[in-house]
Amino acid sequence: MRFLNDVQPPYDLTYDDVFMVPGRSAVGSRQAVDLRSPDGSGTTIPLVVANMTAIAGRRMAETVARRGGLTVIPQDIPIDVVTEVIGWVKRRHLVLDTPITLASSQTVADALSLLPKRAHGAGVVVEDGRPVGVVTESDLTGVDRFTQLSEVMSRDLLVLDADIDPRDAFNRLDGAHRRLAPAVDADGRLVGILTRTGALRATLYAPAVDAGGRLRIAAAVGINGDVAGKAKQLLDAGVDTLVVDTAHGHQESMLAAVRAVRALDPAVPVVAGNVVAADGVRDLVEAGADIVKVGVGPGAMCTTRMMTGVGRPQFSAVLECAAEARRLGRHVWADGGVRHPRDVAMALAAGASNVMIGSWFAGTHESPGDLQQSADGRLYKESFGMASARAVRNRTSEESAYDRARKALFEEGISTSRMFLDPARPGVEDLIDSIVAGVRSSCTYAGASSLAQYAERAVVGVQSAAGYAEGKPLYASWS
Ligand SMILES: NC(=O)C1=CN([C@@H]2O[C@H](COP(=O)(O)OP(=O)(O)OC[C@H]3O[C@@H](n4cnc5c(N)ncnc54)[C@H](OP(=O)(O)O)[C@@H]3O)[C@@H](O)[C@H]2O)C=CC1
Ligand SMILES: Nc1nc2c(ncn2[C@@H]2O[C@H](COP(=O)(O)O)[C@@H](O)[C@H]2O)c(=O)[nH]1
Ligand SMILES: [K+]
Repeated sequence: MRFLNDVQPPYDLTYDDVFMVPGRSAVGSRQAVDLRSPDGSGTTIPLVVANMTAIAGRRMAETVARRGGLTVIPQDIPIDVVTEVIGWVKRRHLVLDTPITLASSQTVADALSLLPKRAHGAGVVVEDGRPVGVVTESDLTGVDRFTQLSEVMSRDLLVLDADIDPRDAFNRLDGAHRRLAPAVDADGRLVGILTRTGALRATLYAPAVDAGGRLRIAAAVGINGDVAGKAKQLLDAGVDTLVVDTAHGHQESMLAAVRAVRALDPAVPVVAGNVVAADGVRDLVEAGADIVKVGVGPGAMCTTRMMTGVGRPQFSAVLECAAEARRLGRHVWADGGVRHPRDVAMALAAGASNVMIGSWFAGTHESPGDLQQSADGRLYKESFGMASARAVRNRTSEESAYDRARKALFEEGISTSRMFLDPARPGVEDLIDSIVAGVRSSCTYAGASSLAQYAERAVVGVQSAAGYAEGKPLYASWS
């Protein structure tokens, strides 16, 4: 990346401060851009879901990996649960979504409580493992909540073969004017569910898979306790990337934790953070990190900068850290502060090999929280920071009352925040579609057909607040 007219301001910048100038391009199609990351994480789109309890669970991990991204399961989840989640994600189908299954004797209330868990918005009614009906929200509206599903389900099913080519599946669904269909194996047993959009996506994205062709998943460890022991358990469970994570990544206990993990000689990439300057990158790489996580304070749930004054505007932090990592033959992930597709593009221009997103993805069907409704009828999920009083309370529940009280004083995140679902993009895949579209387009504006070329060719200028505002759409007239 270079600055426009080679002018670099004497102060640090964040995503909103910068813009990219288009350059001459020989890349004829946005679809021709290769978004695979060179950092060994196996992502085919440069997106990683942050290790936050309100965001990264099994449904998120499955859904994002199917489109080529990676989810980091948080360090606060008990290790036996993480082990179970890793196995579950690795058993998921690469094309079909996991169905919500129901029995015909279950009620409308049962179905209504489960439907919001998945963006496809349908339940498959099964008997002996075979689909006999489908219920969608419209089947469940205006009927008594105790009605059995056998009375409201549609029985006129279009059923697909589980190994159908996604393009054929798209055409069959389109031809039958269906939004979705269950898919079955040779014995007629339910394997998964496929929507028309899901079939289309399966032709456009490549799942992030391990050497055995199974979906990838990452998991985090903190820096306290038996770090090597926990990391070993995660590696034994089949985790594909290990993330060693703490607020202040440039501290001695962090370096010791990274050394301990490196000593296990893991066959998977080790990510460590967070830092915001070149010397932090150097020390973490020397301790054994393959990838360094960059970002202190940009997170939407984060109060670190307000509490401590510590941090660094994220574009400059990523730019400096990525340059140092490149010099050392390593990579960085840009972590936090992403609110628009353009922010992902700017982080990649600064040299990140992947971009982590937390809070934005909290407002989707796939995040673990329960769907709630505000007084004005908008749907939302609750999010909270990993250094908030709420997270610290959960994390320290086994500790003495004294230690819990002491740790509760160091609060650097908010405990509750409403992340509204965008009615036009309520699923994480809808958000991924828009981010990937933005990034693909941005690459061709820079004349780049890969992420490496993009980081090399991007020409970035610095803008005023008015310049940024000019780029925003106007949904109503201005006078
Ligand atoms: N990227 C960011 O801007 C930030 C991210 N977070 C996220 O919150 C989660 C919890 O992280 P964390 O608070 O590190 O908790 P951890 O449980 O990982 O513990 C951090 C350890 O580091 C010690 N420590 C020393 N200085 C600091 C410091 N300035 N801030 C925090 N700990 C310090 C703590 O000791 P003692 O408690 O005795 O001081 C403790 O032993 C992680 O997921 C992290 O990524 C948190 C804050 C900022
Ligand atoms: N200072 C804090 N940072 C936090 C906290 N919880 C998470 N985080 C960081 O934010 C990113 C995600 O950023 P987002 O803007 O996409 O939400 C995450 O990976 C952490 O680094 C917190 O409580 N305090
Ligand atoms: K913040």
